[in-house]
Amino acid sequence: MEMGRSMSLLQMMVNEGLVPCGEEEMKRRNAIDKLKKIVVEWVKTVTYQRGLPKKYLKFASGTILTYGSYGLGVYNSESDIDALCVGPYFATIAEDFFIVLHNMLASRPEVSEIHCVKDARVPLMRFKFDGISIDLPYARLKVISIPENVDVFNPFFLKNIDDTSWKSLSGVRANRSILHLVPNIEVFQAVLRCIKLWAKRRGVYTNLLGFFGGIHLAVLSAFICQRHPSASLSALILLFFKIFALWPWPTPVILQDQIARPLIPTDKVSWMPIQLPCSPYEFCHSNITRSTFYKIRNEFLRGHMLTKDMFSPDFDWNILFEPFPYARRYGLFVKIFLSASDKDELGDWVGWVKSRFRCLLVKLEELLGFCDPNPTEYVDTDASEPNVTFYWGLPTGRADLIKADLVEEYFLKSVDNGLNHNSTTGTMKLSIVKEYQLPKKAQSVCERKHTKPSWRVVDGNRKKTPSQSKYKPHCANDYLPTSENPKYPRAGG
Ligand SMILES: Nc1ncnc2c1ncn2[C@@H]1O[C@H](COP(=O)(O)OP(=O)(O)OP(=O)(O)O)[C@@H](O)[C@H]1O
Ligand SMILES: [Mg+2]
Ligand SMILES: [Mg+2]
Repeated sequence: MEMGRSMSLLQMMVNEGLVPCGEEEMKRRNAIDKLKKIVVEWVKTVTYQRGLPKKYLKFASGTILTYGSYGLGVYNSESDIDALCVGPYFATIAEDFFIVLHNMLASRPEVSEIHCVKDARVPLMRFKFDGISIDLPYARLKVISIPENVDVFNPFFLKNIDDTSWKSLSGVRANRSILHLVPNIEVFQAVLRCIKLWAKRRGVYTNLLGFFGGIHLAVLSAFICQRHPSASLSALILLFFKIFALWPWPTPVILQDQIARPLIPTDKVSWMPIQLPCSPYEFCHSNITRSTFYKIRNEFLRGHMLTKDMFSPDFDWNILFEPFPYARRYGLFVKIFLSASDKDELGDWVGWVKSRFRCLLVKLEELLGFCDPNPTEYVDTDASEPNVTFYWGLPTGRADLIKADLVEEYFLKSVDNGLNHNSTTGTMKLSIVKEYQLPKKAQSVCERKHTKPSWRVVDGNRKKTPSQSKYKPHCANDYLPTSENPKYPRAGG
């Protein structure tokens, strides 16, 4: 039975196109090989331009290290490739990386839509290579020659490196540590693939919107795999929901390592602290807010309710992965309409506004008590200009508390703040809409009626009780939906 459940889940991942085919894999490998060659050529160019001794020309080199979902082996055709460019001490980020390498890449026929993201926590170049999205940060080591597969744990290479390089390297180090710590890489990859699909379908994936990013789910999945080294895939999914639905947040999730690790004190305590498994053992950066914490908790509980009776005959994986029914769940939405004169400008504009989204989310939360920022990007087909439109769920019956134009004015100020004078911008319009005004695509998603026993927990008196009452998170009582507290939307299914 357990085996059968795991097999049907694996088959489902294949049917969903989540397991890349050989051709897809080849395409990515080719892109990385070509990028490596460009980086080596770039280091030689910089060596020459800087007038360094002739012998340097022979030895100086750089490389590309992959990490993120590609490095973890859980990418699909839509994922980006996170590729760290590693260069020698004399190749600077400001000039050599963001100008010289940028121009070399921009002149290649394979490269399109290249942008520099300089003010991010980890500065990077973002572009498409043969149609594949690439995130390319930069780390500079205090050496001349970088081995192709440089060991990012070797103290020799890490000596005296600058802060940005350290941060960029920590992504690679974190991912490699995860792969090192899990007892079985293939099982871990299967778990993470399933959990990512679940998180995307239920609207709890996208770090910028206050939900999980890939790294958070990777550590949570690794945590379950580490604790249950011989469990099957289906059992691990069951345990994932059970453990995290009942987790006493904000107790941090920490992967087991042989040596006891110090906790890095943070001034800002996160709602769901998840520790990175490599020195300096910081917490993954998180944008989780009160509302998104509440939503994630409910989705963990839903997952737990659905999977705990996994071995009953009428269990169906499809229900776990059903898209979150926004139109049914909320009566009111804030519509965020972003437009620009062409597609390229729109990409830049949307990227910038998204990086400021947390501020809007917190404002709406302050005004209405709750907001569910649906990460899906829609297109408003009634508008003539290229656009990206978001619809965030709001508590019903509270429209009187919000003046869209005032919120728009407030948010525009924050969007303008820090915007480069010569950056291209677009327009933003905020309005409040009802569920029947959502695009058809968003309306058509409806949840099936769940009449299965898995939707209920049976209490000690064998009386059926609503799932929520038993698993009410003790650290979050004040904002769980109850009949006395109607400002929060329905929980569960
Ligand atoms: N919030 C964060 N805190 C710490 N490290 C992060 C964070 N976000 C990203 N990283 C690092 O960058 C890597 C790539 O991030 P990215 O957002 O592309 O996620 P991903 O796991 O590749 O998922 P996806 O398939 O959605 O791209 C992560 O694996 C991690 O090492
Ligand atoms: Mg990625
Ligand atoms: Mg990325």
